[in-house]
Formats: sequence, C-alpha cells, structure tokens
Amino acid sequence: MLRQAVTGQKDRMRRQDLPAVPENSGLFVTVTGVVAGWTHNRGQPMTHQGHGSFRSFLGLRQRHTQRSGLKAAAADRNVLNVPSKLPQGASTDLSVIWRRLRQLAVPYWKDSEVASQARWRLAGVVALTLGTTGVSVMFNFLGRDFFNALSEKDAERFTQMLFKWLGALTVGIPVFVFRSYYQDRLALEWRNWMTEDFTKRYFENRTFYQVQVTGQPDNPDQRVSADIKNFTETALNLSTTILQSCIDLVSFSGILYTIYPPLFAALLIYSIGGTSISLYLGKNLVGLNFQQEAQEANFRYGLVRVRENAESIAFYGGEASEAKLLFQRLVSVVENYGQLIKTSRNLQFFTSFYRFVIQILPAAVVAPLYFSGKIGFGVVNQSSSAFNHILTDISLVVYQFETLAGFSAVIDRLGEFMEVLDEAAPANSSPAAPLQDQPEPLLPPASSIQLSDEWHEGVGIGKGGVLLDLQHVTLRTPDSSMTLVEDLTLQVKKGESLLIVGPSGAGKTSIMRAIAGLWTSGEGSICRYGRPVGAGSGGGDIFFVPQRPYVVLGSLREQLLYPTWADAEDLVGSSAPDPETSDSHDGAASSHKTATKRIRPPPRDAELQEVLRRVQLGGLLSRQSSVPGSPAQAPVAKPASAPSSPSHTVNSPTGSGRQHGNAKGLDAVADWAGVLSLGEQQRLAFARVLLCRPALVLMDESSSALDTVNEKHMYNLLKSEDIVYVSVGHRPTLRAYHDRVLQLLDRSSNNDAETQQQQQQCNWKLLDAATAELS
Ligand SMILES: Nc1ncnc2c1ncn2[C@@H]1O[C@H](COP(=O)(O)OP(=O)(O)OP(=O)(O)O)[C@@H](O)[C@H]1O
Repeated sequence: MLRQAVTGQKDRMRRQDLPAVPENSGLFVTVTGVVAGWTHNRGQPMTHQGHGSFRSFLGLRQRHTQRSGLKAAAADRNVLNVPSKLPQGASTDLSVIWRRLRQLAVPYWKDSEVASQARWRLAGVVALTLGTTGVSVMFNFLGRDFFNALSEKDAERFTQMLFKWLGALTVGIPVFVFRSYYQDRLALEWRNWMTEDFTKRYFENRTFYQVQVTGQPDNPDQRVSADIKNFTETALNLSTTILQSCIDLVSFSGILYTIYPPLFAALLIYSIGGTSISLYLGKNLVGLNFQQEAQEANFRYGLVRVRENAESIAFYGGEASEAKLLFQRLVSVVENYGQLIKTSRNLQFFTSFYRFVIQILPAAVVAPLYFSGKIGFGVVNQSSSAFNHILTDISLVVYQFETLAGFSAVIDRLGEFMEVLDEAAPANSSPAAPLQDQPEPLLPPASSIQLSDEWHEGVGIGKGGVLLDLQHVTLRTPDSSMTLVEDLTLQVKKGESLLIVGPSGAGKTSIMRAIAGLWTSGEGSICRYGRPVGAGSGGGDIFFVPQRPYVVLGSLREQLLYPTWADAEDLVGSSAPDPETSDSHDGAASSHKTATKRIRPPPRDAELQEVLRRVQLGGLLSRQSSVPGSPAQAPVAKPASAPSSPSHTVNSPTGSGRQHGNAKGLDAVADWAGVLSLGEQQRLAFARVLLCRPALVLMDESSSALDTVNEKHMYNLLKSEDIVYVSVGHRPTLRAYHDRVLQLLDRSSNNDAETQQQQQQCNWKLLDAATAELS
C-alpha cells in the first residue's frame, strides 16, 4: 500500500510531464533535452497497478485447469478463508489475456448508452496526444537552432530563438496539461460506467449470494473498487502511450536518419539488449503483484470482520486469537511485499543505468562528426533528443515493465470476475463479446428444482387457497455433496400454518432457501402463489424473514420500511395504490400513476409508530441518534402517500448532509445492529411483516431470541392480521401456534450407503401439530 502510494505519487509527478530520464539526474545537459524530456512523458510507468508481474501471462492456464478443484473446495470456505497462497498459475496464453481485455474494454466504447459520446471524447484525447508529439518535434527543431546560435555566438539570433522558444512554451504547456486532464476525466467516466455495470450484474440473479456460497472469485469488493479503477486508468494511459510511441517513432526516425544513419544501429542494439535484460531481471516479479493484491485484501477483510463481530469476539475473549490471525495475514503481506521491492530494486539498478546512459550515448556516437565540423552543436542536441524519443518508444517494455505486469494481473482478476457474472446471467443476456475458449461453469450442471411464481392482479392464491406448493422436492446442497430432503410434497394453504422442525443441520433453513430460490440443486417443483416481497417492491404476498435479521444502516424509519419500501424514491411518482385494491390505511397518494395494483405507498409515521408499539418497541421512539452526522447509507424510503407532508421528510430529515446529531424518534440514526438486542431485532423483523401485510410469511427461527410471552404476542399479531406463516424453529412452545408440523429426521451418521439410502427415502414426516408426537 505504501509502495502504491509512493509510486502513485511518483506517477502523478511524472504525468505532470517531468523528464523521461531520472528526475534527479542532473544530466539534462541542454535546455532542449529538458524540454524534450518534459514534453515526452512516455518513459514513465503509467498509473501504478501495484507491483505487477506477468503473472497473468504465466498464470491463466494453470488457474483454468485448477478451477474444478477450487470449486469443490470453495463450498467449504468463505471469503475470509481464501488460502494465503492463491494458485499462482503459469500461462503464456496471451490469447486469453487478449480475449479478457476485449471483453472488459469494448462494451463501454461500443455498446454502452454513452458510447458515441465516449468515442468523441477519446478522439479529443487522441488529437491532444498528436498535439503533444507536434509540440515535441517543434521543440526539437527550436532547440537545435537555439544551440546553434549559442555555439556560433550569434547574439541577435540567440535572443530571437529565446523568445520563439518561450512563445512555443505558451502553446506547448496547455496541450500537455489538457491532454492529461481530459485523459484522466475520460478514465473516471469509464470507471464510473464499469463500476455501475459490474455492481448491477453482481446483484442481478443474486450473484453476490452465489459468490459468497462458492467463494469464487475471492474479494469481489476489491475487484469492484480498486481493480476497475486501475484497469480504466492504465488502459487509457497505455493506449495513448502506444499511440504516441508509434507517432514519435515515425517523426523522430526521420530526424535521426537525416542526422546520422549509424545512430540507428546503436539505437537498435541498445534497445533490444535493454529489453531482454529487463525481462530477465523482472521475471521474479511474476506472481508477486497478484499475490500482493490478494494478501492486502485478505488483511483488510480480517480487520473488517473484527469490527463487524466486535461484541462476539469480546465475549469470547478472542482478542488474542484474532490478533494472531491478523498478524499472520500481515506477515504474508509484508513477506510478499519484501520480495516485491527486492525484485523491483534489482530491476531498477538496470533501468536507471539504462536511462542515464541514453544521455551521452547519442552525443558520443555523433561526436566525431561534430569534431570534424560536419555538424553544429545544435545538431548534437537534436540527435540526443531524437534518440531519446525513439529509444523510449522502442523500450516501452523496459520502462513500463511493472505497469504492464500489474495491468495483466488486473485484467486477469476482472476477467475472472466478469466470467462469473456472465455465468450467472440469464441465458438470453449473454455477454456482448463472443466467448471462445469459454471457462467451465462455476458449478457443475446438475438437475435443479423448478421454481415458479403465479400471481395475477392482486390475487395470488392457487386452487383451494394454496399459497405454496412443493411437489416431489429433493433438495441438495449447492455442491450436490449432500441430499437434505428427499421427495418432499406439501402444500401451504390460506389459514394453515406450518412449523418445520428437525435436528440441527437437517436442512430446515435449506428448505427456506429453496423456496426463496437461493438453492436450486435437486429435483421437483416449487410453486409460490404470490408475489415475493423484495427490496423496494412496495408490497407483495410472500415475505421471507431470515435467521439473522438484517438491520440496514440509517434511521429507525428506514429499519421499518425495509425491505418493502427500501429505495422508495423510485416508487414515488411511479407507483400508487389502486383505489380498488389498495389497502393503504390512509388511502392517500391516489393522484399517483398506477404501475402495479399491488404496490402500496409507504406507511405514514403514525402507522410506523403504532406498529413499533404493537411489537413492544415503542421505547425506541425516545432514543436519539447515536451516529451524529453520519451519512445514512441505506436505501432511502419516502412515503408516496404524502410527499409534501412535513412529517414525511423521510429522505433526509436534516437535509442531504444528514446531520443526525439530535434526531429523535423515527428519524434517529444509530448503528442499530450494534444497539438493538437480538430479541429487539427480531421484533423489528415482525414489525416489518406487519407493515407489509403479506399473505404468507416464511420465518427462519425468527423468535429464537424472544421470551415466551413476547413470542406468543408476535404470533398472535400475525394471526390477527390473517397472515399465514411457515416457521422454522426448535422451541417446543412454537407448536401451540401452528396447525401442522413438518419434521425432518436425523440423517444417519452411519456411512453405510444402503442405510443412508433407506433413510433418505423417507427423511421427513408431516404431522398434525395438536396430536403429533415428535421423535
Ligand atoms: N453453502 C453450503 N454448501 C454446502 N453445504 C452447506 C452449505 N450451507 C449449509 N450446508 C450444510 O447443509 C446442511 C443443512 O443446513 P441448514 O442450515 O439447512 O440446517 P438447519 O436444519 O437449518 O440447521 P440449524 O437448526 O442448526 O439452523 C448442514 O449440514 C450444513 O452444513
């Protein structure tokens, strides 16, 4: 990181068009040399990518073949447990890198909605880049005449040239500054677009969940935040550098050739030799850059985990082991980084030498011509400058080794991520670029449970009042390593409640996952007669309450409105209650355009306060913000019913700056996940259900932290609202609130295949809750 910061700073300085030769060399023997160097920024690393390597060049093939093994392992590890040594592949398959580069780079310039605008801007940057070469050539000639005048002691001409030269500066400086500025701006816009695109696809089809379950790819957050930034900046820099190199090569070759053809020979030998040596010296950088990024991400993630689980760790007294774990990760970071800077040091010995020698080599070659009086002193300078330019063009690899290496690692990481996103995408939304050499699918193709939804215009109930219909469902874990439920057939009808019980690990939560569509591995079909409630859906029939209540960042109001009215900004103006089907308590917002009959406006404050009291959380209304001035990051909800009502300045009670210091009641902002007890969080989850009023709620141990009185009260509230519920739970008291019990039986610990098969054929029982005798 430190190195990144330092080098990043260096790059910035360099991109301010400092000389191509070492900044502190003091070897700029002529003003022309300084200007030529200053006007020529191609000799420097471009935006730093960390310390790169040609890891990708050497790594892709092996990683591809290792993928199947990784898949199996991935199911058993979460992101935190990414092995400290990532597979360090070895591949020289440039076609893979090229394919990934195309897939990453092309969409913005070709398929995006801003493609034509972006192309125009790119054309502007290219024009400015051409301009910089023009300015360099201009200074090359001005410098020659300037030094000729100096050596001939022609004072009048010297003064003339001095003014010309200064005048040229006023043209040259803006060209360089604006080129750099517009290039940076274009990179920023590209990054913005790519980040949005990746993020959108990451959330589509619950890919983020799949990534979490499989652990592939590692550290997606790092890829979205840091790698995309690196990719866009370097891609643009590299493109303009290559373009400028080509143009320079042509322009200055002519100049050099007219001065002295043998200079070419010296130049070719020098550049080819230099490139070969730097490739040799830099080969140890292979893998180090990729490793560094992964190690840094693991270390950072370890710290985040400590923050997220501070209380649990404190209760367990787990500081020492957490610190040990973090130190282990730190050791990996430091060790790898130590290797990296050592290798980099060796490379720099050579590249520095290489750059310094350039300063005198051309002068040494043309010196005999100068001594014999065939050329003037200005021409010596001119040849020096031209030589510098051409050598920099040809020696791109020497100068940009680390940048190129880092860029390949970034392409690799982003390409891998994109392939995961493409795999998760629905069949009809295949990626823009053709995929030859397709990677293997993330999970092996297996039979899957058919999930369907049936709901029409406000009525989501199937024949006979069926809300949920499971037919011959066999459910397996995502890696298909374990069959959890075999041939399960059951229906949940209006007015009937179901309790799912069974030993820990039997698959109770997994049944919920299958109904929610998170797990699909297995056979059979599940039909949900109703619209599932999703974030910002504004209503729905089927509501899922997970085992761990999710507490959003933001105000108390936002806690209550989540998920039904999360992101309700979009809802405002595009949705409205239909007078016939709306069950809004206040009946307001009837002026809004109807988008879907089932969408309801967010409840008003009075209703939110009332529901808090009903779930025995009225006391929260007297709490003050405990996160002064912190920006709420949660999706912001805004009641459509009364957008102009003073009591509904939900979005930002105190303006966009969100100074919550003194906010109270529904506007109070706190780290609710840390402040509320688990039981309070569970009651909050009940409040969300009561506000949404779905037809069916599926709850996974949602009352496990409640006392029996509160538990009874919560179930009575659901009954009073006619909400059908399916609960997962261990507590015996739960049976009293349910009509039927689905009991999952213990899977045999006996490894005997025959015994297991017999048990799996009937590893569940459906019983009447009143009379059932649970085993
Ligand atoms: N991502 C996964 N990949 C593979 N197996 C998994 C995965 N997640 C859970 N399992 C396994 O699936 C089995 C069923 O898990 P599930 O969470 O459904 O159990 P449960 O009955 O709800 O348990 P509990 O009562 O303890 O919450 C367990 O053996 C668990 O280890």
